[in-house]
Amino acid sequence: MLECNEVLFPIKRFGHLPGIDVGYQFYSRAEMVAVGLHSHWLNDIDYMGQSYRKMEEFKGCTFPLAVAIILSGQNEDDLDNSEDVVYTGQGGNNFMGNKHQEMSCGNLALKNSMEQATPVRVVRGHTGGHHSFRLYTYDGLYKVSECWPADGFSGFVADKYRLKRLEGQPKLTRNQVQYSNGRSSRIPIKSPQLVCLDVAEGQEDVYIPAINTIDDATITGFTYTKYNQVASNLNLPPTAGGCECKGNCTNPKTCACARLNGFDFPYVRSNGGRLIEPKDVVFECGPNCGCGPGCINRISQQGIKYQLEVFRTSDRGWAVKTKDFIPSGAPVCEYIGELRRTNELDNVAENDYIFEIDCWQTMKGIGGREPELMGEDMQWPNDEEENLRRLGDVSESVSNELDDQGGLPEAEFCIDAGCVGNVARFINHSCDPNLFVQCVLSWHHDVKLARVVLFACDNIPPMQELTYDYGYELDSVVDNNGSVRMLPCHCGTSECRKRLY
Ligand SMILES: C[S@@+](CC[C@H](N)C(=O)[O-])C[C@H]1O[C@@H](n2cnc3c(N)ncnc32)[C@H](O)[C@@H]1O
Repeated sequence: MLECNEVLFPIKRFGHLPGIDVGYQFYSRAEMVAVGLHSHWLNDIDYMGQSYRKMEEFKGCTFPLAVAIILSGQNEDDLDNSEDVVYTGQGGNNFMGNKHQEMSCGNLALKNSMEQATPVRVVRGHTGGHHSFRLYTYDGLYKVSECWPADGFSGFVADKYRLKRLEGQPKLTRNQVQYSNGRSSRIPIKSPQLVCLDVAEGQEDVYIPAINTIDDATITGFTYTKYNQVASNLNLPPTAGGCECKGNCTNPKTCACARLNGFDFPYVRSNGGRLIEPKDVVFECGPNCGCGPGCINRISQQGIKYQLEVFRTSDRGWAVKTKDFIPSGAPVCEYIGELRRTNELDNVAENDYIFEIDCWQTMKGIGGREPELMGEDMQWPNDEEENLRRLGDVSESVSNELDDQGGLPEAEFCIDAGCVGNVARFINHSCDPNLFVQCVLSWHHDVKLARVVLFACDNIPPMQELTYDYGYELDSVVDNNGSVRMLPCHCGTSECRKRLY
C-alpha cells in the first residue's frame, strides 16, 4: 500500500492538499495515506527526506522538512488549545533505556520547518461514538514557532515544539480540543460542514455523515430505512423454496440456489465477497434455505460495509462518495424505498427518487437500462442471445415463470425513495459510472419485484463519488400535460450524453 501511495503521490508537498478542505474527516490512517495527506502508517510526523534535495523546485531547502503531524492526544505532556499547540517529538524513553529524544528524522524535520518557516498540516485524531471508531480531522496549516528540550512527566527528556495555526483559515469550532482516547463515548467533532452525523440514524453498521461546504441545505424530507417498505395495496409474491445446504453453500452441483444461477455461485469470497460478472438476475439464498447468514450466496444481504459520505455538490444536489477503497464486483448498497405500483404514482415529475424495477425489460431488451460493462476481468456478454440463453440455463420452471411475465412494455413496479429510503437515494447519475445495477432475487422469484443492488463495476479508490447510470431513454419522461421533460446532465465525464432524460 505504501508503494502504491508512492506511485500516486511521488512528491510529498507542504501546504494544503488540493481537494482536502479544512474540517475534512477521515476514518482511518489508510485513507489519509491513500490521498497523500499523511503518508506514514505509524509515525505521527510525516516529512520529506533528503532525496528531495536533488529536486530543482526544492533547491536551497534543508531537509528533512515536516509536512504533516497527527495530534492523537497519546502524549500526557501535550497541550492543545486549537490555535496553539505544544507537541512532543517522537522517540526516546525506549526499551534500550534511552531517555532522551534524538534530534533526527521527524524531530529534525519539525525543527527545520521552524527554521525555514514552512507550514505543517495538522490532523487531530479522536475516538468515540457508539461504534467506537477513530476519526481524524484535517485542521489546517500551522507554523512551528518554538522548539526546546524539556523534562517530561514520565522522567524522560523530550523535544517540545510549539505550533501556531496560520491565520486566514476557516475557524475551528472548538477552542479546547478534547481527546477521548477511547475513554469517551461521545463524538467530539462538530465541524461547520458536518450537517448530519449519520443520515442512517444508527441503522447501518457504519456511520454515514453528511457534509455541506456549498450552501445552507440540510438533510430533510425523508425517513431513513434499511429495508424496503411495501405499499398497502401491494402483495408480495410467495416466499421461494430454498436449498438444503447447511452452514455455507459450497457445492454448486447440489445447491438448489446455485443451480438457478447456471450451476454455479455468482460470487467469490475474495475481498469480502464479489460478484464474478453481471447477470440478468442473481439468485441468492433466501429465508427457506438451510444455510446461514454468512453464506457466500447472500453477499448482497449483509448491509453496507464501506464508509460512505453524503456531500453537497454545486450543481447536482446531494451526492455520495466512498471513503474506503471498494473492489470491483463488491456490493455497495441496495436501492431501498417503498415498493409501489408504477401506474399509481401521482407526482412522478416532482419525485427525483423513483427507481423503476425494469430487470425484465433489460433482460428482454425492451427499454430497460443498458447492461453495464465491468472493468478488469469482469464483463457482461455483449451478445443479447447469450444473455437470454444464460437465463434459459436456470431451471425450467423459473424460466417459464419469467416468460409468463413477458411482454410488459413498462416496469410494473418501482421503488419510491421519496419519503423513505436509504443512502442509495443520494447517489447521482453518471454517463461513465463506477457502479452498476444488478437485479437480485432472494425472498421470492418474481423478477418484476426484484431487489435492486448497486455493485462496483471497477476498483474504486477512496474519496471517489459513487455513481450509476440511471438508464433513462431520452424523451421518455413526460409531465402531467404530456410534454417531454428534459434534464441536463452534469456528470462531467468525457462520456457525458448531456441529458439524463
Ligand atoms: C436519486 S436523486 C440523487 C440525489 C440528489 N442529487 C439529491 O440531492 O438528493 C436524482 C436527482 O439528482 C439529480 N442528479 C443526479 N445525477 C445528476 C446528473 N448527472 N446531472 C444533473 N443532475 C443530477 C437530478 O435532479 C435527479 O433527478
